[in-house]
Amino acid sequence: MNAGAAVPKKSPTSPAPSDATETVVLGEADVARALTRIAHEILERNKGAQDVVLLGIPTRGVPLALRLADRLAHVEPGLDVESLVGELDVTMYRDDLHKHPTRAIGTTTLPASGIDGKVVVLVDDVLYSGRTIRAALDAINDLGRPRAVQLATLVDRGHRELPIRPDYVGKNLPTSASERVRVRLAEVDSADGAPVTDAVTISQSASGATTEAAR
Ligand SMILES: O=P(O)(O)OC[C@H]1O[C@H](OP(=O)(O)OP(=O)(O)O)[C@H](O)[C@@H]1O
Ligand SMILES: O=c1cc[nH]c(=O)[nH]1
Repeated sequence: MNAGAAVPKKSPTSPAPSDATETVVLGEADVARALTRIAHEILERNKGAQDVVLLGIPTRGVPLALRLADRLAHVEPGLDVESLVGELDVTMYRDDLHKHPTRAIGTTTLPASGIDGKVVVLVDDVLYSGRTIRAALDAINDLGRPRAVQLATLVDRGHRELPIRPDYVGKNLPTSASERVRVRLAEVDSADGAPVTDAVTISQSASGATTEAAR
């Protein structure tokens, strides 16, 4: 799939957006293809997954990390998904805690082998200002000393405020600051038992406020 400029399109596998102003930029099949490609890129870059640990950043980075781990294990059948994947809560490391003091603290779970000497691949759904990843790097610093840290994101929407760039990108999605990118994943977004298919949508944020201001 093309990781270049965004071409908004209707996907035959995507759900009808709940908001009429939302444009679907990736449907279920697009998300699956992007993750498969990223899994292969991780294997190529690291010459296998022997020392790789995937750390998903809540909320949606966690199921994405699990899906990537499944794909890595599919390509390298000896791999144990459990020992490949973990979850990294960055809440206490955020630089906007004073603005959002009520953020719930999440869970950090590392694979039994830990992260010392490993190649840690941080996994998130959207990369925007880069502040979440900055917080993740601080969190990792308190947990161990990986050999390297890499970053995988399903969507890079630009507008970086820090010198952070992803190593693996599902889709580069040029946006304006007044737009909102939403990622819906079956694992976390199914409401009241009603299944939701994966989708990435873009819409104008309410009142045209920048996403950062709207948070
Ligand atoms: O690059 P940044 O400007 O930090 O933005 C990207 C982050 O914003 C979203 O998370 P959010 O804080 O909305 O939490 P959520 O994933 O639990 O919805 C998204 O999932 C990324 O983690
Ligand atoms: O548009 C945005 C910006 C940050 N995080 C998101 O999930 N969407």
